[in-house]
Amino acid sequence: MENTLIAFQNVWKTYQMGEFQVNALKNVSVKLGKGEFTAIIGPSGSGKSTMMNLVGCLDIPSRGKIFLKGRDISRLQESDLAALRGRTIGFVFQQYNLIPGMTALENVLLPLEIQEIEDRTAEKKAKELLELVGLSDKMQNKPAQLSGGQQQRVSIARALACNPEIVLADEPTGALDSITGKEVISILYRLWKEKGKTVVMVTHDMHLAGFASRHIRLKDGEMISDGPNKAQISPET
Ligand SMILES: Nc1ncnc2c1ncn2[C@@H]1O[C@H](COP(=O)(O)OP(=O)(O)OP(=O)(O)O)[C@@H](O)[C@H]1O
Repeated sequence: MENTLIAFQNVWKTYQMGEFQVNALKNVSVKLGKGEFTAIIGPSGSGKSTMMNLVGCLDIPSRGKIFLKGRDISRLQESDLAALRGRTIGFVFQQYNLIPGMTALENVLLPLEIQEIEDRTAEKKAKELLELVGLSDKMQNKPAQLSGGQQQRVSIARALACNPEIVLADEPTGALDSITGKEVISILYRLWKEKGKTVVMVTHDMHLAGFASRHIRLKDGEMISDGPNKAQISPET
């Protein structure tokens, strides 16, 4: 696939638990391409978080290979991998992971400062992103002064700060009620539909998975199906 961003080649992940071995992923080969909105779905313990950590290159496989933009991640130095990951992938976690002592604006500025983007350019970009997620009036609020849905929107703005090609979301609405969750999934959907971002989302929630264009299904560490979501829904439906 020419547009491949991430490729798994016979990937296994095995955890050692005392004298037992747990095969959390078993021989998974898959390609994730530009412009797809993929949901990785499956019951608890099926290997979703394990796969998510590997897709995000936060972990390495026990066996097999992972390629990020054509580069075998096991052959990269940790610092080179961190730089490639930082440029390519934006992370959205269930628990937001915002810094409590910083305002919404400062939280979004942080990755831009790490990339040493000049102050005024960084501030303009961070403000644009907070506007994009509908929070222009909350930029000076700290996380504790924001609702859960608003905090998740700040974390999406932060994930977008370095203009990543891929947005990787782990149960992005898991800590939210259904109405606030819908606001968050609507933003991810628009990022895919209108901004052409590649979105990869891990969820056990089949309603949420309905917004994705592709479904990868895991069971007991095996990929049991992979294909287009023929019944894709949009936030307007
Ligand atoms: N660090 C670890 N050490 C040992 N076993 C682990 C570790 N992480 C995960 N596992 C095991 O690997 C399997 C897959 O776990 P994983 O967290 O990937 O599943 P999941 O589909 O994300 O589950 P959930 O929906 O409950 O988060 C499970 O049997 C789990 O107990």
